[in-house]
Amino acid sequence: MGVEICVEGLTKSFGHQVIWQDVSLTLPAGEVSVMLGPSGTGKSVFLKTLVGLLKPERGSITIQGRDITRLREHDLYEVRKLFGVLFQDGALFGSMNLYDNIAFPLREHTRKSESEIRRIVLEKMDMVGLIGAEEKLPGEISGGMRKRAGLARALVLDPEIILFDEPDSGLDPVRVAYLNQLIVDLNAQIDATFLIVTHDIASARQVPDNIGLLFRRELVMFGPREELLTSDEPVVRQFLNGRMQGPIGMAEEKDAAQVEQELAALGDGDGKGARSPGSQALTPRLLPGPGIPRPPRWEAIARREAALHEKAVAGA
Ligand SMILES: Nc1ncnc2c1ncn2[C@@H]1O[C@H](COP(=O)(O)OP(=O)(O)OP(=O)(O)O)[C@@H](O)[C@H]1O
Repeated sequence: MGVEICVEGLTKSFGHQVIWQDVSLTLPAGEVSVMLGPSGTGKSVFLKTLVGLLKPERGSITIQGRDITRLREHDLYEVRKLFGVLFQDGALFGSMNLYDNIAFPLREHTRKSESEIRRIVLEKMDMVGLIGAEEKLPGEISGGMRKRAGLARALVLDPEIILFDEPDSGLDPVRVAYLNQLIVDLNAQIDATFLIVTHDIASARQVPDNIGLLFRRELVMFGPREELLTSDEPVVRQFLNGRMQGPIGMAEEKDAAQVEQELAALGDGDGKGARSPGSQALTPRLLPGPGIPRPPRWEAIARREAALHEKAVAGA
């Protein structure tokens, strides 16, 4: 069913450099959440902190009733078994074929027989559409296939939580669309809790149940997809629309007067002006493919989104 992750007051620094502070959010069990943010805002650091690879200075991360920031290495090792992680490049071993790469966690962490391992590996390869590619080496396949292989490997221990670090990086738009569909289908099938770090706005609009945005060393917003997509918060709108006008600058944030001027020129005001709150377009959600039942939460989400749409139409 996936497990909930409850983050409270989390702060991470390297020396004097504060990466982000006082981050609080709950990743609901079984739901898909996306974390956005300009480059260097610490999204990867956040993933590594969740899985216990980096220690925060303050705050807690509660999973199944235990604060993992306080666990000793041995207990942390147990908690890590709840996680599957898809690293940016798939993090495959270049000298091993795909079958052995995907079998690796099972051989390392379980005492399963080779026949049982074979059943699991082939099942996961089938789930990600890689049947027939067992003998291929990572260097012989496309970036999209490497991501799928990394995903199959992340699935073999039946994780309750899957972390995706920029799954779409380096892929063409069509491969990204296929990967997004795979992510939505997998979530409906295995019901694990997903957290995806991405820069791809189209994916962020269509795939998740929840979206968060890191900026200026803080979590600016975290909430249901429809709330973020219809938000009038300037930084959220700038990011989701991928434009230069707004608080996010080339390397640093901009000063308030410049932001005001840019938003006025766009006709956006400061979010309190011309448009009514919640007037932003709501991109349709990506649905699981044919034959894959939708998880029960989808009905409630659809009702919420329909209500928001009606409100926007009434306010227009
Ligand atoms: N182990 C580390 N030691 C010191 N500084 C680090 C370490 N890991 C990350 N950082 C710093 O933390 C900051 C955030 O890095 P991170 O890779 O998490 O950003 P990001 O939001 O994922 O960026 P991008 O979107 O470009 O991938 C950067 O300034 C980086 O240099």
